[in-house]
Parts: sequence; structure tokens; C-alpha cells
Amino acid sequence: MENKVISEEKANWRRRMAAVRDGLAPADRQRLSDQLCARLENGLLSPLRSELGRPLRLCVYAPYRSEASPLPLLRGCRDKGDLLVAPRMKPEGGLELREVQQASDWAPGRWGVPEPDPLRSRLVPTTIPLDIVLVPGMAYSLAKAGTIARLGYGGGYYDRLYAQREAAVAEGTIWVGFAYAIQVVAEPLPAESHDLLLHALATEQGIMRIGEGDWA
Ligand SMILES: Nc1nc2c(c(=O)[nH]1)N(C=O)[C@@H](CNc1ccc(C(=O)N[C@@H](CCC(=O)O)C(=O)O)cc1)CN2
Ligand SMILES: Nc1ncnc2c1ncn2[C@@H]1O[C@H](COP(=O)(O)OP(=O)(O)OP(=O)(O)O)[C@@H](O)[C@H]1O
Repeated sequence: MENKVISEEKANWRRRMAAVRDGLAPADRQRLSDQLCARLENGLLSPLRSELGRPLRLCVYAPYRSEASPLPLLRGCRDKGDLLVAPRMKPEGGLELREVQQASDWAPGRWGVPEPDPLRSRLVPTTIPLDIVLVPGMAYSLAKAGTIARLGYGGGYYDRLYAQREAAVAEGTIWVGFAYAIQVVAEPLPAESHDLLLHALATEQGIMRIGEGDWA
């Protein structure tokens, strides 16, 4: 039962990496998230706006537990005219995407995960063309050459969103792991064929894009 072994390995990694991330003091999380957002804006978002000659469409999230926070980005993105959407867990399973405009648009959903409040946010089609998806996670690995692997909470939500979008639209969406540098591990992570492979990884130390070698 290879899948059972992989599931157990994933569970062990999740426990270990939750402890690592929870070990960051709240003030450090804030400081590192601010640095990470500045890196992403300067290293990826701003160059991409220039390259495309228009505002961006981004899928963001609000931090759950001790996750790195993309929230410091949002005001600047809004001011530049970007469209911001975020995932919400549908009661029947799977994710939907909703437009977020301000702090009050978020409300705690299932398990207390902050999500767009369905009463205050506009539903957008899951297949809406997106330039960037910021992907939260527990751990990321560059160990397998040319790939960026990710381990999430185990719901398979982003894996399925990825599969759904890949099937629906052939587009140049950049899927970006968004995390503290301590979440990047040297070992390969246990992998299954449904796991999404990221195109880039952003930490407070820099941005790495597949096929572009070094950290920028
Ligand atoms: N900030 C944020 N938003 C997100 C995600 C995320 O990882 N981070 N998701 C990314 O997928 C989706 C939500 N997925 C989640 C999946 C599991 C748990 C969770 O807390 N699970 C419990 C176990 C639940 C159970 O089965 O009893 C746990 O880990 O303790 C939270 C979010 C969509 N929104
Ligand atoms: N494309 C898919 N179609 C159907 N089921 C899927 C798909 N991708 C993942 N799953 C299912 O989701 C479950 C959890 O997968 P996995 O352990 O890889 O989650 P994860 O990537 O850590 O979680 P998340 O994306 O929610 O943070 C698995 O049982 C898997 O079979």
C-alpha cells in the first residue's frame, strides 16, 4: 500500500513543519511577511505589470494559523488596479473564488480559516484568467531538480483547483509558493501524482522561478 505509506510520511512532515512555523514569534511573522511582500512586489508583481502593460489578476489568501501573510500586499495592489480574488471552501467541497477589496471582506470559515465573506464578496468563475496564484503551504522543496514541490494541509484543495484550472484554461498563470524561508526543506517531500508543481517560490530571502536559476 504505497499510498498509505506516502500519506503517513506527509502527516509526519505536516506535524514537524507546523512546529517549525508555529515557533516563529508573532512579531517575527509580521516582519518576515512584510519583507516577503516587498520581495514579491518588487521581484515579480511590478515587473509583470510592466511586461504585460496592465494591472494583474491575483489569487491571494489571508493567513491561517502561523502562515506567512500576503495581506501587506493588498492595498498597493488595489491602488495599482489589480483584481484580487481569494479561495473559499464550498460547503459541498472544492473551492470557489471571490473578489476581495478590503479587510472587512474576510470572515472566518470552516476550521476558522479566513475566507472571503460570501455576503460581502462577488463570486468569480473558477476559470477566470489569473496571472498569479499565491499558494500557502506547510513545506516546500527544491530537492528534485527543476521542480518546486509543496505540502499543504491535506485537503487537496489547491491540487484540485490547479487540476481544474489546467483543464479549463491553457494560460500563463504563475503558481507561486508563498512562505517563510524556514519552510523550504533540503529533502525531497513525499509526492503523489496529483500534487501541484509550483512555477515559483517567494520567501523573505527572494523569489525563485523555475528555469531561471538563481534567487532574485
Ligand atoms: N490561508 C489559507 N487559506 C486556505 C488554505 C490554506 O492552506 N491556507 N487552503 C489550502 O488548501 C484551503 C483550505 N484548506 C484547509 C484544509 C485543512 C485545514 C485544517 O485545519 N485541517 C485540520 C484537520 C481537519 C480535519 O480533517 O479534521 C487540521 O489540519 O488540523 C485548513 C484549511 C483554502 N484556503
Ligand atoms: N486533482 C485531484 N482530484 C481529486 N482528488 C484530489 C486531487 N488532488 C488531490 N486530491 C485528493 O486530496 C487529498 C489530499 O491531497 P494532499 O495530501 O496532496 O493535500 P495537500 O496538497 O497537502 O492539501 P491542500 O492543497 O488542501 O493544502 C488526497 O486524498 C487526494 O487524493
